[in-house]
Amino acid sequence: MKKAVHFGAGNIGRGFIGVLLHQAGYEVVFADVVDALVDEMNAAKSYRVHTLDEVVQTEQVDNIRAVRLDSPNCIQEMVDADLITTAVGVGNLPNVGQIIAEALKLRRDGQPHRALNIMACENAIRATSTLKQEILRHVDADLADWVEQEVGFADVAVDRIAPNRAGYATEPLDAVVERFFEWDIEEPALKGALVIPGATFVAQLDPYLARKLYMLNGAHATAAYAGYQKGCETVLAAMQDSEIAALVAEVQHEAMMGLLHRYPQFEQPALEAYAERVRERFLNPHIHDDVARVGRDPLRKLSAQDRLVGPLLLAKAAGAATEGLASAIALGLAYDNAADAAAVQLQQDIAEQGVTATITRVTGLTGETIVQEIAQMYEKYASA
Ligand SMILES: NC(=O)c1ccc[n+]([C@@H]2O[C@H](COP(=O)([O-])OP(=O)(O)OC[C@H]3O[C@@H](n4cnc5c(N)ncnc54)[C@H](O)[C@@H]3O)[C@@H](O)[C@H]2O)c1
Ligand SMILES: O=P(O)(O)OC[C@@H](O)[C@@H](O)[C@H](O)[C@H](O)CO
Repeated sequence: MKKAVHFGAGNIGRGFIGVLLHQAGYEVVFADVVDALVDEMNAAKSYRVHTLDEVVQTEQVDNIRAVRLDSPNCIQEMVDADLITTAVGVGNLPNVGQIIAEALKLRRDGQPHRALNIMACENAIRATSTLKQEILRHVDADLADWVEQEVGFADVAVDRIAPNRAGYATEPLDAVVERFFEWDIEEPALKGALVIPGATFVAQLDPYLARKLYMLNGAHATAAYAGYQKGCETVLAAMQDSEIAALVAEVQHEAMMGLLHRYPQFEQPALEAYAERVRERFLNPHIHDDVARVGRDPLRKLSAQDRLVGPLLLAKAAGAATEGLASAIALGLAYDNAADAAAVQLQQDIAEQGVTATITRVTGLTGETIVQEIAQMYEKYASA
């Protein structure tokens, strides 16, 4: 039986990556930093995934175990693994990279030619490449050469809404997801054969990743930040507000214009259908997805390559309108949720440094006109 070690036993780790790898015939070992979660998984040896729809379907994922990230067992489990995946949040990849580097040292000495692939399933541009750089920081030149030859680092785009489980779950390990999923894997980067039924193997990932991050996650963040401003608790409630729904569609349209210019292989009708399908998913009445989850970590979401500034730059390069994306960025700046550490930091930065300096530093945007436009919109939202 093939073995996968998956870092991050959270919503998407259990609700998507874990279940697809289980269906693909892998023995799945989870690595996490939360002791109680690891203990619970080792006691239960299985968990359930509920697909939320008209009729709730429940799938059992069994033959699992778990290790703590910082335990020797974690390193040992990777020595004979066939696949390593992560869903820990992109900011946690340095930590994971250091541990994987330790395992690769043992693997080179023990199983030097056993095929291994690594995929970081995070919402970010080329997170696997980021993880690879983090791993390489901890290896010498000889090991780096071996890593280049023997380890596949495939960038991916992963898409499945996995909300928080409160209100749905009866067992501590239950995960909840929507029915839809898409897992795009950049095939040329793989070493050896990788078979994951349901995954899509693509020659060039960038268009798929940009489409997902900009037309789904950018729109999702817009709904969350606009919804927060209007006191909506969930994405569904936000999308039921006609002003917010129109802004979400405008953001998707601007992102689409940028994508059509940057990736000429896309066709407008197909992207419009993609956008509409995404909005339908946000309106799924069976899913309660908190705006606080979707808006979490605004410093990351407002950063230069991420879901709002990335498409704004593409749309600008295409000569397309950007008012919707500028509004979404301003709404993100106004996201003052005291329960979100990054939002608290952002508000402190704005208070101490002013909004213009904060926009430039956080988003990397330098054009005076766009920065002023966002600053003015921010003032309007912040004083509302
Ligand atoms: N939830 C979704 O709908 C969804 C969909 C697609 C992609 N993603 C992406 O997947 C990643 C995880 O998101 P999530 O919603 O599952 O978050 P989550 O908070 O539910 O789960 C993250 C898990 O990672 C663990 N973790 C944190 N640091 C770790 C480390 N260094 N090593 C091992 N485990 C660690 C946490 O304890 C937690 O169990 C994020 O990058 C997110 O953008 C989420
Ligand atoms: O996970 P984040 O914080 O990058 O983004 C929040 C949501 O947009 C995200 O988790 C989506 O639910 C997911 O990307 C859908 O595939």
